Amino acid sequence: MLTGFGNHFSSEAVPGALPVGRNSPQRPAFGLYAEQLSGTAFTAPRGENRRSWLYRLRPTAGHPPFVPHDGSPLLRTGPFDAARLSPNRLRWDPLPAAAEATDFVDGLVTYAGNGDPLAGSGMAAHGYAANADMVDKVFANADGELLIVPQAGRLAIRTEMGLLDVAPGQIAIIPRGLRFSVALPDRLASGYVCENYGTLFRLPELGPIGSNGLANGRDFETPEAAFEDRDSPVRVVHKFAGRLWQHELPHSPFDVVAWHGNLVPVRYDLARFNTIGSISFDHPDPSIFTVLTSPSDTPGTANCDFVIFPPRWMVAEDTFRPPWFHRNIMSEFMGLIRGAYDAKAGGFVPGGASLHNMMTAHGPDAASHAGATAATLAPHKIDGTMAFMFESRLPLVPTEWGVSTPTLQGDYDAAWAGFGTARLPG
Ligand SMILES: O=C(O)Cc1cc(O)ccc1O
Ligand SMILES: [Fe+2]
Repeated sequence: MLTGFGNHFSSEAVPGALPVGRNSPQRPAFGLYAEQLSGTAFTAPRGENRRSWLYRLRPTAGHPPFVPHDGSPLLRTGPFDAARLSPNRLRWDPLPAAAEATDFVDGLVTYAGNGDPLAGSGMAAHGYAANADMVDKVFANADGELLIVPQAGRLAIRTEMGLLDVAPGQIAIIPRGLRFSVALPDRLASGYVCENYGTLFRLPELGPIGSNGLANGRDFETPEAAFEDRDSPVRVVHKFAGRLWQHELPHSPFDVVAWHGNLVPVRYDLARFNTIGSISFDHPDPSIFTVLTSPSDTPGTANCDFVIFPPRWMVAEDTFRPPWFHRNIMSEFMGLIRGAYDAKAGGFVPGGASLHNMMTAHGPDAASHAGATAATLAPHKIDGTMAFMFESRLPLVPTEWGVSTPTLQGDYDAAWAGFGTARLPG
């Protein structure tokens, strides 16, 4: 594995395959074809610019026409129909296991989203439940990069740029357009995906935290080049503007022998996150738990933040320690990878999800509130847990599936029922 976030890497699976000192020699070694894959505009500022050069057995351009593909029946893409928005809080039980043979792509289910890939901003929150490998099938998403958050079952991801094994507790990012397929070493797999139509995810600024902390760049891993030279039919499924297309190739598209650049697939182990919190009083804003951020045009106001709630010590004195009650201008989609979440004593279970949109009142449920106000404030370790949030500047519009699935809990508001009224003196 190559380590670092946004670094310029070089990798070759066959010695001599990678050109030295130039990107596009007149005759690349061994008759390989040079191809540039860009993740930002050519003229994006140097610090933002992401692109890689791929040296492959055949050019990607050699393919038959795309025809419509029928699959992934519950996958949705922006623009989303705002008529489905309500100020109500939504919470879902885990996705049921797939009944028929369902691979990672067919098993994608969209909870909610905002923006529009054709406008270059916004995001979608998906879940997946799969029980079958992608066999002779690869997927590419022209609509955005994919942040994959496994909840159960490992994913063996083969990409054009190398192999990534991703287990629950780790995440992966697949760049826009990069072809990949997913096998399931544990036969069953489920989890969450953030599809980012906007500016690429990056590490957040650290401000007064300094030069270290939160997710450290060195802990992001990128695979070495790995290719297959296989002449047998492969179906390429390509999502563009929310529609699925396909064509068949007579060979594996995983034929990149060498590559270099800084637009790469990555894996990150959430256990490496250097969690920082209050050592005096008060519960800080959860922005201190930001792993990655996709900025918008407005400074400090993200298209999407990926935030986690890892194991950590709670030591704050004279403090209501769980998340406070709040109405947030940003919109919050949450999931739970394992354990329990400190603001929800019940109902928010691993594999489940919740959505609290802009200005929707939420926070600790009644049981968490009662427990935290009565607790003796000794140092306490929140352990064995990993919740996360996709937080966005724009409300997340639930899909038709999201508001009609039997996994939608009918009684979520009861989480906040039964609070007594404060009693004023006199
Ligand atoms: O709603 C939530 O549980 C997420 C959240 C956590 C926190 O610690 C503070 C604010 C917030 O929105
Ligand atoms: Fe919140």
